[in-house]
Parts: sequence; structure tokens; C-alpha cells
Amino acid sequence: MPVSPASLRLYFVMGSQDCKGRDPVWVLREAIHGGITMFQFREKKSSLTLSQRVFLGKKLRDLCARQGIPFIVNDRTDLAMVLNADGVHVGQEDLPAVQVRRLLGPKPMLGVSCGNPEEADKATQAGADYIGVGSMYATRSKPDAGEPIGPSAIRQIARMDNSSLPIVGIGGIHHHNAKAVIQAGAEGIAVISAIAGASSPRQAAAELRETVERTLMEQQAI
Ligand SMILES: Cc1ncc(COP(=O)(O)OP(=O)(O)O)c(N)n1
Ligand SMILES: Cc1nc(C(=O)O)sc1CCOP(=O)(O)O
Ligand SMILES: [Mg+2]
Repeated sequence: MPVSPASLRLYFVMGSQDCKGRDPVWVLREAIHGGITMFQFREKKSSLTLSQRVFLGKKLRDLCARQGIPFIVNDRTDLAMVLNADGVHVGQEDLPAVQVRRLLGPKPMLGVSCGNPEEADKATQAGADYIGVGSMYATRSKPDAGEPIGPSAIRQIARMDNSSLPIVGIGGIHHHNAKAVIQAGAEGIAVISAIAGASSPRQAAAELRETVERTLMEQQAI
């Protein structure tokens, strides 16, 4: 299913490990009220068993469905199918995107992490709907993220001849540096700690959304 660029404006990525001991359902509800436009369920190195992931995933999926927010599952195509998710996000170390597309069929959304134009080209051929480019800046949420590649990586990918997939920047994005990511050509930003780690996830989401929308409007005016 082609993803609408508007859905990518503020993409919240989160699992129970990111919520500072707070209820992930509460954190997601607050983030939705603050203005997130898409959600990814990402349980990484969490203490939850698979059945607990299914239990939590169903609650998060139902909340997203009620509020019209696309619900994406990180890494696990099987879990996405069990949860009747709107899509799956995979990286370069996960099940290859082409296989995921085959398993999912044409309708669900497929997001692929890419760090350069070659990976973006391959993701396009595999039937991806959007690309996640990172890490933009240093992040504590993904210890294996590697060295930051910065917004210039988005510029390079967006310049590709046959590039048509929308891009979200991810990794170390907060209120003060979100603008540069959009200015580089991203349709939106994906964040974990800027929302899940905030004392008010609702206020943090509202501020980030406002920054993204304002920057896009400024870009249009140029
Ligand atoms: C929107 C978005 N972009 C990139 C990633 C990173 O995916 P991956 O490289 O597979 O790393 P993990 O998230 O699996 O640790 C993402 N999850 N979402
Ligand atoms: C999930 C993820 N993927 C990344 C990549 O570089 O592909 S960086 C990252 C972590 C993002 O968390 P935070 O917003 O707290 O920095
Ligand atoms: Mg992955």
C-alpha cells in the first residue's frame, strides 16, 4: 500500500524498554494526542516473552486503529501477521525486504532502513513503500547504530535518478535538530527517546510535530 507522505511526518518508534517503567499504552496514547502520525512497535532486548509481546502488541494496535494511526511492526513479519499490523519495518540485517514483501503480499506497508543510494535502490526494487535513513545523529536507543551519517545522507538518496520513495530520518533526532533533517529532503522524522523518554510524551510530540510542519511550510515557500 503506498504510504501517504503525511503519515510519515512524526513516526513514533517504541517498545516497553523505552518507556522508563511507564505503561507503553499510556505513552502511546499521550503521543497520539500530541500529534504522532505513525507508530512502530519495536521490542528490542526487552524482558517480554513472545506471548507478552503479542498481548501488548494487540493493545497498542487497537489504540492505533481507534485513532487512525498506521501500526507497523519492527523486524518480525510473523508478529505483524499475528497482530494484523498495517506493515513491517526491516533493516539490512533482517529478513530481506524482497522476502518480506512476498510474505506480506502487496497491500501492507513495507519500510526498509537504508544508509546509501545503493541500498535505497534495492529497497525500491524489493517493493518498499518508504525508507528509514539513519543514524542522523548519535543515539543511545540503538547501541549497534554505528557512526552517525547525518542529514547529507538523506540529500544523497533523495538525489537518486529513480528515487521516488518517501524518506524518514531516524537516530538522535530531538527538537533542536529535527529541522535540518526535513531541510535535507525527508518527509518526516522517526524518534524513540524524544517522545518515549520525555516527561510529557504528549507535549514532546506536539512540539516535534509543529517543528516538522513549520519546516515543510518554509520549504514550500522557498
Ligand atoms: C523508521 C525506521 N528506520 C530505521 C529503523 C532501523 O531498523 P534496523 O536497522 O533494522 O534496526 P532495528 O530497529 O531493528 O534495531 C527503524 N526501526 N525504523
Ligand atoms: C531504531 C533506530 N534506528 C536507527 C538507524 O540508524 O537506523 S537509530 C534508531 C534509534 C532511534 O532512537 P532515538 O530517537 O532515541 O535516537
Ligand atoms: Mg531491524
